[in-house]
Amino acid sequence: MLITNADTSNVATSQKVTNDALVKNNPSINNPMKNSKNTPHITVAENTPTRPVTSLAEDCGDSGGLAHPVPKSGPDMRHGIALYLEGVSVWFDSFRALNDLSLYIEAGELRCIIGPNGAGKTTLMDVITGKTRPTKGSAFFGQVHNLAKLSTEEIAEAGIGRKFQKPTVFEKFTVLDNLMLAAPKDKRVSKSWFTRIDAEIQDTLDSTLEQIRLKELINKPAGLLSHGQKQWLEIGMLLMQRPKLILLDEPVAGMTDAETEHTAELCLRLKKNHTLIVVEHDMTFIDAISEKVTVLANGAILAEGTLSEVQNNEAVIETYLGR
Ligand SMILES: Nc1ncnc2c1ncn2[C@@H]1O[C@H](COP(=O)(O)OP(=O)(O)OP(=O)(O)O)[C@@H](O)[C@H]1O
Repeated sequence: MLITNADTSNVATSQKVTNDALVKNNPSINNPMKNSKNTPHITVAENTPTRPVTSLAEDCGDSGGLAHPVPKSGPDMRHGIALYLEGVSVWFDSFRALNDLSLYIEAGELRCIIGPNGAGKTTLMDVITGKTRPTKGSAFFGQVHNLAKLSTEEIAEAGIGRKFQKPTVFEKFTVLDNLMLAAPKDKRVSKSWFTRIDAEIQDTLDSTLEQIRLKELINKPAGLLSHGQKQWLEIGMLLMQRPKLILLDEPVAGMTDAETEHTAELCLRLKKNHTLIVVEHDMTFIDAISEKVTVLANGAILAEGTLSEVQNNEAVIETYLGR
């Protein structure tokens, strides 16, 4: 699809006036990386099942408030693992929201995380995105991105995108405006004398619209979209940042059955090019998308396996599903 000059001029105008305020108010829009330098590659054993080996002090160490170097290249997933969490605990005073949790997500995997209220699912997502620091343990994205030491902006820049449960699209702006505002700032429009979209962004825009199936609605204000369409638009806004790992927090909450079905199809499409972690309570949806399911309870992993395996697990039945 080609977006013409006329189509995009309103994007450039609206950006001029609102970019700074919008970006400030929306963490999902563009996260410029600071202090970017190459980090030395950490060598690991050939058949490593897990992450690079670092000292515990380094794993849990506070960055002292300073930004740590973020490798300019994307995450190194040559060992096939996108995310390594080892022995992660998060304590709020004496309460353990996560308790010695180890989780490995393979590159290209779609992992579903389920569990009762208060199990620690949100805290887990917060650790992965840097919102909450592990009290103990280590968290790596690929081989070199130490999530315990990077800021939320650096983690987003490294390729982890998160969609929160509540859609936060800009209602007065069109679908196209919302997507363009989510594109990396330096690539939104070219610096040439006439307004046109950077070729790379055009490609990303085309593939995003293809994925989220909102091509016909690009000029519609986001406020007029259905709840489901807003959620898909927000997923599209994530895609504009070309994340490698996408976290979806209860993506089908409040959706109709048809929207839930569409979202399942969207997740399966996304899986072709991304690693996904989906937290959801809706078992019909989980059944439609899941390969491996992790059940959390009391901040720890209660069971892992296919949906039917975990559904037949005694401890899961006792703690979560009920008899
Ligand atoms: N900042 C905090 N301070 C104190 N306790 C917290 C804090 N954040 C979370 N908790 C507690 O940690 C536990 C895990 O919370 P979390 O939100 O991660 O669970 P959850 O599995 O996402 O639950 P839900 O399905 O209801 O969203 C809860 O008991 C919660 O009250």
